[in-house]
Amino acid sequence: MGGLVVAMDGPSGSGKSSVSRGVARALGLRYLDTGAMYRAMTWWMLQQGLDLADPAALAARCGEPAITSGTDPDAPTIHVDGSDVAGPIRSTEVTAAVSAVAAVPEVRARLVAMQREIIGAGDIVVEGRDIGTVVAPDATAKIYLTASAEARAQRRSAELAGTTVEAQQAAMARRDTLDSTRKTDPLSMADGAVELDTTSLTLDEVIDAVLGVVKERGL
Ligand SMILES: Nc1ncnc2c1ncn2[C@@H]1O[C@H](COP(=O)(O)OP(=O)(O)O)[C@@H](O)[C@H]1O
Ligand SMILES: Nc1ccn([C@H]2C[C@H](O)[C@@H](COP(=O)(O)OP(=O)(O)O)O2)c(=O)n1
Repeated sequence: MGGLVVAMDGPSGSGKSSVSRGVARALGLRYLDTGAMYRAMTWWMLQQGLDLADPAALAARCGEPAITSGTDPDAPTIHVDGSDVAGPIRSTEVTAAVSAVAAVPEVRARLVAMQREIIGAGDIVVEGRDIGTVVAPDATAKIYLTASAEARAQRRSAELAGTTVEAQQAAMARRDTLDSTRKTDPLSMADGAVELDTTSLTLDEVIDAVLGVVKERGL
């Protein structure tokens, strides 16, 4: 199984994290959440009091924070300069700011380089927006998860207290638009990717479908 890389892309709430972790567990692979790295960078920028509307300022400082990702699918971790930021990176402040930070080319260049280093010799499931297109175009299997906007919003609002499905759907639509209007569209599907619409599938059904694709691609 040496060198196996599974690239898992798709919009928020399509099931990337849960499916990636399930697939990694089933195959004994590592797991990398690249969205958590963009969130960690954003958390640090906010801590520094940087103006997120000033891309040059973000570009100038993005080399400073040490971001470390633990790749155990049963207990993934994320640290910035030694501090555990797993909780704070999910705050509404970070969620609202992350698209602006992720749009800065210097931020992407640094994080993509870190991601490629972690991917290294492989045996890993990597989730994000540009894994099959940019980070690991030679991945063994590329999956593009989708789900209806309503299903995605319903799943997210079930996780968060105090939000309505409608408010969640509007917030996600806003972020999807911001995320996909950059120069290189991070929500585009990679060549050779298999698209899976998860709207009416259970988590286990999606995991089984992905395991089927991986097997086909030469596990
Ligand atoms: N096929 C599915 N059916 C029902 N719920 C799902 C499905 N896939 C994921 N979920 C749930 O939806 C929520 C969002 O999934 P997550 O894996 O975090 O998506 P993403 O990483 O794409 O944002 C989680 O609570 C997860 O358990
Ligand atoms: N490879 C990636 C991963 C995430 N991003 C950006 C786009 C997203 O709005 C944020 C946060 O990603 P994350 O996967 O945590 O978001 P969701 O859990 O799907 O809501 O980071 C990116 O630009 N490229």
